[in-house]
Amino acid sequence: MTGEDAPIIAISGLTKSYSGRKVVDDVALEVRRGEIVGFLGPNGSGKTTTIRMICGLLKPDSGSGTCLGLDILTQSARIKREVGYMTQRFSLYEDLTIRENLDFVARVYGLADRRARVTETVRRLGLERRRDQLAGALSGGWKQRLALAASVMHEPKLLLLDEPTAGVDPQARREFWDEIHRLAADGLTVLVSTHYMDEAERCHRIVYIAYGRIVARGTVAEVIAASGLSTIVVTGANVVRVAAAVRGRDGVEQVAPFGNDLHVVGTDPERLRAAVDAAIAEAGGGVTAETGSTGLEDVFIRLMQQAALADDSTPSGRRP
Ligand SMILES: Nc1ncnc2c1ncn2[C@@H]1O[C@H](COP(=O)(O)OP(=O)(O)OP(=O)(O)O)[C@@H](O)[C@H]1O
Repeated sequence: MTGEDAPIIAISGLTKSYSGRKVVDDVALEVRRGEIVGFLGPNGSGKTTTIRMICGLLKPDSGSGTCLGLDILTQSARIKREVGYMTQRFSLYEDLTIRENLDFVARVYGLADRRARVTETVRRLGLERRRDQLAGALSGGWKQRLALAASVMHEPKLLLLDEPTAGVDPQARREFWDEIHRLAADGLTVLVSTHYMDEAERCHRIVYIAYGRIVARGTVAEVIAASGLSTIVVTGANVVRVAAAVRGRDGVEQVAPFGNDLHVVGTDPERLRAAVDAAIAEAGGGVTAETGSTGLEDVFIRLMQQAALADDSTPSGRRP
């Protein structure tokens, strides 16, 4: 495939081991132009390692593919120059202003018309009012925005974001995501790792990785549907007793309080309903129990548990 239809990322069989342990195991991924793809998974599941292999910073033990049409094994230097990459840590100079930081980055990339480029980037990312503030004096949200500005200044076609909003407050996270959508609308493709469910929901598509293997992919609705989970929401004064009574019953996979409600999750709607009804009777009633919609978090917890059972190298990795 060539031109506009060619995937921006197309990798397969990507594998990487550290000390004999596979931390990325046979990963295949395709990302098309203009997509915002969320990369989710528990801590240490291999997201950063995969991203670093895609952008040419790390060589895989095996596997192959292309990023921006360039070979990840032989053209890593060009890939590094052509992608935008924002890491978890703020990596700019705290004792330089926003403008000075961007000017520095423009020099590193050897951008022509540096001044104009910095001014345009400051404008595009809404940094005008703060352009002369020291980066070290900015709040977490503004720091992230500056880091984003630095990673798009050379106008990459692909942006790789590794937990870009970790520790940033909800308002700033929302604004950051508005910005990501604006950039994507201008043609940028984005692969973003995150632990936040609300951010997953803002992606066109999500990929879930656990213990180095991709275990789910699709739109949020598709991933939820494919999980086959059903949820009953229990509400009322007696939910604490119901929670205790329902845990461990046949047909019940997860029990989690959400505010004043209790979400009870299982794979078989009939067994789940029977378990909840029996628990309510045992707890003495005082609640209502309605079928609810299954949340992404419930799905991810199940995927993680299943992956742990299938993985012999994890402490909990016992095949049932
Ligand atoms: N250079 C390295 N040497 C040894 N082990 C490593 C190295 N880099 C990563 N690992 C291990 O590989 C596994 C995957 O790490 P990785 O950072 O890719 O996970 P992650 O999904 O990005 O996690 P998080 O969500 O916590 O950032 C972890 O167990 C980590 O400790």
